[in-house]
Amino acid sequence: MLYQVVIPAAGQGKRMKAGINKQLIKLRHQPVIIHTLKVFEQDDWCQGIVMVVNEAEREQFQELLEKFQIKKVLSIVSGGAERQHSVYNGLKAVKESDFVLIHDGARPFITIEKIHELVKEANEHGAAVPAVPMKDTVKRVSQGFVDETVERSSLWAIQTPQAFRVSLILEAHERARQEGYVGTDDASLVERIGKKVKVIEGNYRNIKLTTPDDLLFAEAILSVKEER
Ligand SMILES: Nc1ccn([C@@H]2O[C@H](COP(=O)(O)OP(=O)(O)OP(=O)(O)O)[C@@H](O)[C@H]2O)c(=O)n1
Ligand SMILES: C[C@](O)(CO)[C@H](O)COP(=O)(O)O
Repeated sequence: MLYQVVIPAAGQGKRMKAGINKQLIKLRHQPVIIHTLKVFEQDDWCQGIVMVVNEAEREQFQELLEKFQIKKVLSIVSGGAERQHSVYNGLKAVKESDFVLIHDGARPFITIEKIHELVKEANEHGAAVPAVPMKDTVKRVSQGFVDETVERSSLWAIQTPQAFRVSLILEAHERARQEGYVGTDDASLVERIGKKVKVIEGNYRNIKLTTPDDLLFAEAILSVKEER
């Protein structure tokens, strides 16, 4: 079952405070983005990759693709102000594919097995996302005081890659644009046009590198992988 993948990598990484795009930070001698791209490069179901980058960093990314012999990148498009705008630019470059995955460049530990599960679910339901049950108690807080404790049993932390039928996610993005809605993930755009999104069990190791502490966890995950 074939798919193309859009990889947004055009963020500023403000919470990471690294002084460089967090996708260019090295983990075991390879930039984060290369760890991410290699998974798709090695997946036979992946027909092609659309990368979304900042114009100012385009050359740097191109050099990395050559150096690490990433061959499946079909196009590199420019990012937008918000993640959603970057993804939309990427989606417009997806051609001749029924299914598309959208995956954060900053999530280097996705597995091919999980990807295949998601594509199969997208084939059946139109949209599918990986998620893990929330582990912490979650409270709604305002002005430094608790408003309420949210019932946790139905709360899941949503990850990427998110898999979609191309026509559905394009419709959802177009509608969000017309209506001025900006969400923090792509599935939320599908939800708001009244379509169902299938949730599959993700993996707690499929972290997004967001703050400096995440780099410690990332190194630990890589150590365990190397031991195997
Ligand atoms: N305008 C944007 C914002 C984000 N992203 C990408 O979307 C992914 C998930 O976003 P996030 O982790 O929030 O990244 P940043 O926006 O870079 O982080 P921050 O909010 O800390 O600045 C990242 O791979 C990031 O590069 C993007 O392509 N274009
Ligand atoms: C898409 C996402 O990775 C799902 O968890 C996430 O919402 C995007 O990043 P942010 O940290 O919420 O901006």
